[in-house]
Amino acid sequence: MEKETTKKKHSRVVAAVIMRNDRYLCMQRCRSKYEYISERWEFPGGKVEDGESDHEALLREIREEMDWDVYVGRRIGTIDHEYPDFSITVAAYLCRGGDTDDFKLLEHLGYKWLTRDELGQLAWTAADERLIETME
Ligand SMILES: Nc1nc2c([nH]c(=O)n2[C@@H]2O[C@H](COP(=O)(O)OP(=O)(O)OP(=O)(O)O)[C@@H](O)[C@H]2O)c(=O)[nH]1
Repeated sequence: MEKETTKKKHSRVVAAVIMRNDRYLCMQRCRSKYEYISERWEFPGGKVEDGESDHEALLREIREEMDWDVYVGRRIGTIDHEYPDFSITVAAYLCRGGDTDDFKLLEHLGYKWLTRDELGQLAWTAADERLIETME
């Protein structure tokens, strides 16, 4: 039976849309108990903690997940999405990392650098599919 909307936990999530030349950094999530996000592709990031700014949360999440420092630029979109078990508001920021892939995959299965036209080849989370549609 579907859960009532009011009982779903809501999280605020930040996502880093990291560009290098004309390519975007795409990351594959690990297995999850929720099949609709399990092994899906996403932009790196995560939940904003109490008292944290989006900027602080992005820097912390990218360090935790990738041991990488990025430059956080402008916000390029905000998507509200309801998954069957929880809801999120994802704020996406255009970011830049270094010129080499000197990051680690501490919480992801893999990564790809794809052009805007190639993004549709991947199985993205539903929220990111909608976010990508809004990107130029
Ligand atoms: N990081 C990230 N999460 C996304 C994106 N799109 C999207 O729907 N989500 C969803 O937003 C939620 C973010 O949770 P997370 O698991 O990445 O964040 P976290 O490490 O802070 O959470 P945790 O400590 O509960 O594991 C997940 O349910 C994830 O599927 C995205 O582009 N990046």
